[in-house]
Amino acid sequence: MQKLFDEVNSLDKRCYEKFFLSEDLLMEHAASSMALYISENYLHLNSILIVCGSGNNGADGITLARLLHTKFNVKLFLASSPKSPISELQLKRVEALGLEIVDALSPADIIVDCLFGTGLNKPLNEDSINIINTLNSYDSIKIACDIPSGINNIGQVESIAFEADITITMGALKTSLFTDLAKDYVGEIIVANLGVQRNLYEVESNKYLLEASDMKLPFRNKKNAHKGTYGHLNVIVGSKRGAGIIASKAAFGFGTGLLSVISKEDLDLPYHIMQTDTISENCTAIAMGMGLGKYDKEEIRKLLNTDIPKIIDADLFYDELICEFLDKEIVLTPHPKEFCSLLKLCKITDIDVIELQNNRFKYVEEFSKKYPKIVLLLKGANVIISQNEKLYVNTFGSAVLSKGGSGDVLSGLIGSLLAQKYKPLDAAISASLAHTLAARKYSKNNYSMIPSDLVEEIRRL
Ligand SMILES: NC(=O)C1=CN([C@@H]2O[C@H](COP(=O)(O)OP(=O)(O)OC[C@H]3O[C@@H](n4cnc5c(N)ncnc54)[C@H](OP(=O)(O)O)[C@@H]3O)[C@@H](O)[C@H]2O)[C@@H](O)CC1
Ligand SMILES: [K+]
Repeated sequence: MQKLFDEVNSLDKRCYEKFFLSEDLLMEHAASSMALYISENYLHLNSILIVCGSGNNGADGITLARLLHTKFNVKLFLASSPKSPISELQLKRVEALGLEIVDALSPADIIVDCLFGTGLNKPLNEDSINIINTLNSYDSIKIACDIPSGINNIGQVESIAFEADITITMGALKTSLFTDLAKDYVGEIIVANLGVQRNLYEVESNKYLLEASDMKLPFRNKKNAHKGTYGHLNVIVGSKRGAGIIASKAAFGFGTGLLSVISKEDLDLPYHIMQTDTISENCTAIAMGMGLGKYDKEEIRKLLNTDIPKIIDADLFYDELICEFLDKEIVLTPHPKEFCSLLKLCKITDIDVIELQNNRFKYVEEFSKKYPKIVLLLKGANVIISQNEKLYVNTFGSAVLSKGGSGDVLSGLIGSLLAQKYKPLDAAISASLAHTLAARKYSKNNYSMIPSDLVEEIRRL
């Protein structure tokens, strides 16, 4: 996993003080990293339009123009005159080289957006919106310097933002690049070296970006094993029974040795899935909440009171009963609307989904602070998983998964890993990665996946 930072100004300052690197040097490295990436990947192309704002993001762009003008036909556009001393200096340098500054936007093979970086501090004005709209309309390779202009420091997009194919971000990964709202704008994210190794530039963080290598699949290494070696998951199937059945099928395909469905109704299940009406004696994990519908509160309370590892989803996030169990190490997997309900029930805040989506990290942090033992998995375009005030972001999700049943598959996967003795946080992380990485492998049209396709892909990971 890689560290994420809510802000990097303090990291830049630390570089000046601790490593005696000046702002000028950091900027030279920032621009050199962009120049290297562009030269390595696009030397076959001809023209580059570099669009600069008045701050140091713009200064990065002016520096880039100096580094690339002998290799490409560089068109440097200044949306406003430089304001900071370093951007004035960078402009002097390119003027001394005789580089042409264009006074209108026009298409180019590559566009580099250096309008605003981490200094965006107010809503975009009409001029900026027009510039970004024009750039977005060009059929070019689009590269954002540090952060696509229009995304603010907490990852919100108030009006529009530059639609980057690639974001080359300076020094370290910023949390703002990984919100759900930023997902359509950031493209591929690359970290530029600022003249010190990344691990020296970075400090401690409580936020992490998950990588595919963080996924630990439940491979079976033992030779002397039997079905009991791999646990027994109990899935509580409620009145909307499809949810529990989808979860059960996913769980069995993800390695639990035994699986029993607890249901009052007689269900038509595959023969390898057992059905009972009470918790199995050797049960090693419980998955509940999906499609619960109407239920007997006392029965659910009894289940919640057991010490068996649990994953809880869906309907239980609307019942205050859940608040009695938030001091336990259980996995909760709400989608945004369910999380709003949970936040209200546990008296953290009363907000709507729009407010939550605008501030996902903030509310997950607040919840985790109040309930450090809970493993929370907040669904979304970028899933956030938290425990004990540490946050992990999974950005592998795609619109392929935007379907009824996807969440039930995830519940089954987490339940399956819990049954196989994964720690709750590890189960949530590996199951979430398996869920999203499998969906990426699905090769038919991206609107067509059904839960059984997803389970098939997961079995092939
Ligand atoms: N520090 C370092 O060592 C390194 C820094 N680096 C680079 O610096 C970048 C940060 O630079 P920054 O702080 O100058 O901010 P930046 O994003 O250029 O914007 C500020 C300017 O925009 C203006 N402005 C803001 N919002 C506006 C709006 N809505 N509409 C209109 N104007 C608006 C604002 O105006 P003002 O607030 O003064 O009115 C100000 O003039 C960072 O992202 C990275 O690329 C790298 O080189 C690595 C080394
Ligand atoms: K930018």
